[in-house]
Amino acid sequence: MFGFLKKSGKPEAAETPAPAAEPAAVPAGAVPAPVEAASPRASWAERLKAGLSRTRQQLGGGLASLFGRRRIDEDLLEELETTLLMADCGVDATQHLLDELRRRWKRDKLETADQLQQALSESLLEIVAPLEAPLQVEGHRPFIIMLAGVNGAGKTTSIGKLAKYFQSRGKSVLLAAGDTFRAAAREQLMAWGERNDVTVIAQEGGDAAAVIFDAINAARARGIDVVLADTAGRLPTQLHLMEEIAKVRRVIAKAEPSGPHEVLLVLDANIGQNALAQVKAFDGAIGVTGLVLTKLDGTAKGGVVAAIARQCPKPLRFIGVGEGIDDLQPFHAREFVDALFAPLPGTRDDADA
Ligand SMILES: Nc1nc2c(ncn2[C@@H]2O[C@H](COP(=O)(O)OP(=O)(O)OP(=O)(O)O)[C@@H](O)[C@H]2O)c(=O)[nH]1
Repeated sequence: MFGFLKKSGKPEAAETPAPAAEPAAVPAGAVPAPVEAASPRASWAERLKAGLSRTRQQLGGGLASLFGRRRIDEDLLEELETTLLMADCGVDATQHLLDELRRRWKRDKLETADQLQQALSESLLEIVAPLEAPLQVEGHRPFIIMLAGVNGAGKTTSIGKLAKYFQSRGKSVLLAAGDTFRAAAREQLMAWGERNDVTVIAQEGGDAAAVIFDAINAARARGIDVVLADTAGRLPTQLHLMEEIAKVRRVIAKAEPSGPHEVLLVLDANIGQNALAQVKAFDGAIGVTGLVLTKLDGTAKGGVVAAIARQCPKPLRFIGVGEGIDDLQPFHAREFVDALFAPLPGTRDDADA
């Protein structure tokens, strides 16, 4: 079913164009590491491993060259520090990991590089484990999920993937095309809704808050389980747009006093450490309750998950490792760390595996 509500009249709060997010800095002349391809039919574990290949090359490749020396000493730990920082683990998490490794090196009398790598993966798991808290949509009907983030972070495509994810778990879904600034985002959602038999509430132009308000009422009338509300991209520095999204949140609470039940901030993993500032800014404006980290497949900065865990911990609800409909899945700390330390193709360990 497909709903397209046309409204006329002046929008309550006009949205102004938000400039595109700054592209991720790539050093001039840098050749990105090749990305391993996983077949579309591969299991999630395989796709996760392939998707994390750039971070694995950054981390695992760095570790392999360090650990080739086979002796643990202070020089090696210092080089390890550089490797972790290059994978965007951030200063805080890197320091924490090194302190942990030094402690275990002495306490457990670690000798071989393999033992050190094992200790590193265990310490990393301890850091990121608290982020694992899969989103439960029971308890409210409709369960209202609002998505926010900077331009191009992957909000609209994530909504399509999430709709499919919830549908496959037996939930009915309704989409609110609250990105009223980018017409293509609305059309993208409408086309997706039509193909997948999901109702989309949209307006031509107009006000995001009004679209989402209508969508919540429509969902209630139709007994829908989950509402996914898109919003236009904005930078935290665009204060008027941050105020506008805070208003969207207040209007949702007017339509449904217990809502929104989840406020998801969508982050593009390519931004690395900038993710921390985005979490803090959006949290201040709209009270972020969960994160979606997209595009882990295109970046060597997957260590940012550790930085988030140490410096602005919020439940990491979903991670994205590709453009395919099934490439967005709940974050599980153990499988993430295992994928990160999986042997690189062509290495001795890979041949052994
Ligand atoms: N490789 C890869 N691409 C992704 C992933 N998630 C989203 N994308 C792509 O990122 C681009 C931007 O996604 P959108 O969903 O349009 O982003 P948005 O946040 O809605 O953008 P605005 O409406 O401009 O704010 C699209 O080309 C998506 O296919 C991912 O996990 N991996």
